[in-house]
Amino acid sequence: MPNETTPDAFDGPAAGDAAWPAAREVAHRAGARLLETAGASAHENIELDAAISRVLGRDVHAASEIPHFAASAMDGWAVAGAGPWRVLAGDARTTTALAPGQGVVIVTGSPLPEGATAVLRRERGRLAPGVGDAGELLHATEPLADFADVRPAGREARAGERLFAAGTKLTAGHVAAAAVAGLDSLPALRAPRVALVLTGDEVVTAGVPGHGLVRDAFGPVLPDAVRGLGGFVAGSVRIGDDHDATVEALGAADADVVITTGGTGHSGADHIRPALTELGARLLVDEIAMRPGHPALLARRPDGALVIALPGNPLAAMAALVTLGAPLLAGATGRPMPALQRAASTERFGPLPGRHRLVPARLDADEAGVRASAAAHRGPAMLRGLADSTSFMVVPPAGLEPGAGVDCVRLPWS
Ligand SMILES: Nc1nc2c(c(=O)[nH]1)N[C@H]1C(S)=C(S)[C@@H](COP(=O)(O)OP(=O)(O)OC[C@H]3O[C@@H](n4cnc5c(N)ncnc54)[C@H](O)[C@@H]3O)O[C@H]1N2
Ligand code: MOO
Repeated sequence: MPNETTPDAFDGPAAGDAAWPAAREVAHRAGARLLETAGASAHENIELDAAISRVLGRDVHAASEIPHFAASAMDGWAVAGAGPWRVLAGDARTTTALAPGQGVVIVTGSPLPEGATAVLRRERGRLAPGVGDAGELLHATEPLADFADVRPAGREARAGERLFAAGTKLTAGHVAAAAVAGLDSLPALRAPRVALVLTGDEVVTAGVPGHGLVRDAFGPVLPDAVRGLGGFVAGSVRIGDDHDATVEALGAADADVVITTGGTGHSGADHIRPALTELGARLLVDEIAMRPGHPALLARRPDGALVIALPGNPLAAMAALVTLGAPLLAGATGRPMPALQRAASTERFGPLPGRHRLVPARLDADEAGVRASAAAHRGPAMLRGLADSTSFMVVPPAGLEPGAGVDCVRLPWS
C-alpha cells in the first residue's frame, strides 16, 4: 500500500503534544489516506475461514432467497388442509405432494411437500383409529394455524437483497450468515500489513526475568490486538537499544504500518525519534496530552508507510494503541472513527489540566444505565488492571464527579 507521497497540508502540522481527540483525528485521516493511495489494489476476495475481523470493501447481496426452499421448523407431520389427516407411508423426503386431508412425517429442515399448508409438531398430534376402513388418522390436539411451523422460502432475505454493507467489520455472525447464503468468499478490503518492531535490551521472551530484565508483554498480544483492529501482522523483529539497528529495522520494515514498542523517550537509550529523523519520516503526532501514553508518536515514512511508536510502559502502550492504532486502522479499512461509549463513572477523578487520562475500566450495564468502574492496579507499567477491563475511560482534563458521564474506548479484544 505505501507509495511515494509528497508532503502536503493534508494532515496538518505535526500535532506537538496533541490533544487526545486531535491525535485520534490525525491517525484516522492518515489511515484513510493509506486506503486512498492503495485504490483498487485495496480490494480482494477472501475465503470465509479467513474472513473474521476483515472489513467489507463492497456491499454483499443474497444470491438467492434465504432460505431458498420452504422447510419445516419442527419435527412432526406436514399436513394439507383441515384435519384429521390420513398419514401417508414414508416421509417428506419421499413424498413430493400432499392432497387436502393428507399428512406425512417430516423432520426439522426438510423441504415441505407441494400442497402442505402447515406442520403439526409431534407433541401436538395424536394418531387414532379412523371409522370404518379409514385406517389410522392424525388429529391435532390444539388448533393449527395455516403455515404453522413452516419456514417460508425467502423469509430471511429476498434474492438480491443487501445482506451487509461495505465497511462492515466481519464477525463470526456475518461469516456464518454468508455461508448460509451460499457464498464462498467475501469482497474485503485488504487488511493493512503491520510490521512490529519490539525494542529493548532488557526485554526477554521466556521465563521469570532476571534482575533488571522484563518479560515481553507485547509480542504475545499485539498480533491479536492488531487483528481485532482490522490489521494483520505480517512480520515482527526484536532489536536492542541501538541507533543503527533502529534505523535499519524501521526503514526496512515492509508494511503499510510499522508499530514499535519502547524507545520513545528522550534519553540516550531511546532511539525511535532519532531514527525517524534519520529516515526522513514526517511526524504527524509528536506526543499526546494524555496519561499514560504521553510519549507516543505517529509518523509517515517517505514511502508513505505509517509508523506508530508505542511507549515501553505496557499500559501506556495499550492506551496509545487505542488512541492511534484503532483510528488509523479504521481509516485504512474505510470505517469511521471508532465510536466512544458513554458510561457513568463510579469514581471521582480530580482535575489534571491539559491532559486526558486513560483509565482501564470495566463497563457493566443495569437498569440505571452503563457504569464504568475503574480497575485497580492501573499504573503505567502495570497490567493487572487491564486484564480486569473491557475499555479505557477517557477522563477529561477537568476531572469527573461520581456518576458523571464519561466517554470510553473499547479494548481491541473486547
Ligand atoms: N525523564 C523522563 N523520563 C520518562 C518520561 C519523561 O517524560 N521524562 N516519560 C515516561 C513515560 S510517560 C513513559 S511511558 C516512558 C516511555 O518509555 P520508552 O517508550 O522510552 O520505553 P523504554 O524506556 O524502552 O521502556 C519503558 C519501560 O517499559 C518497559 N518495556 C519496554 N518494552 C517492554 C516490553 N516489550 N514488555 C514489557 N515491558 C517493556 C521497560 O522495561 C521500561 O520499564 O518513559 C518514562 N520516562
Ligand atoms: O506514558 Mo507513561 O506510561 O505515562 O508513564
